[in-house]
Amino acid sequence: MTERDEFFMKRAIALAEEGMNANAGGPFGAVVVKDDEIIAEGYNRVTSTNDPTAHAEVVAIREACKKLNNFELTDCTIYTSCEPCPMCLGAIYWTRPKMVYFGCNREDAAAIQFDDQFIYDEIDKDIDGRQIKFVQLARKDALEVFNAWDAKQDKKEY
Ligand SMILES: Nc1nc2[nH]cnc2c(=O)[nH]1
Repeated sequence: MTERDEFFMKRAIALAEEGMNANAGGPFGAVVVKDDEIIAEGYNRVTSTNDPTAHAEVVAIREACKKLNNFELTDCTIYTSCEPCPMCLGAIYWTRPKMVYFGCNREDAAAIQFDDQFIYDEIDKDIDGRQIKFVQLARKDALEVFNAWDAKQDKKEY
């Protein structure tokens, strides 16, 4: 960890404070860094935009992808003021950054009522055992589109 890493993390933490003070949403901030420069910033905007996916990391990832005109962030590093929740973790894996630095951890978040344990638990369950009912429907029709994708010659894979 370098002084530069600390600088970027401090910016993510400052964004968490800025968003919180602006009543944008929860106290979370994130930045995306490429070639030692911040290319995108975000803070949580869930409650101010009625967007449950507007976590700091997702906001920053969307902005970074738009800027790079790419759906991946392979040469980037993400600094987030808190350990990513399961949704953000998924988004991070899909964008494939080089590395992630986080400030607070999931236990710190749980202590201020941002407890993601119920989601981790749900992921571990068989689909039939989950608290929200998941029912499979029209698999045959859905598979036809999958088969068409499989056969498609000009697809862009990721
Ligand atoms: N890391 C992180 N955890 C959260 N939990 C609820 N919102 C957020 C967020 O924006 N970032």
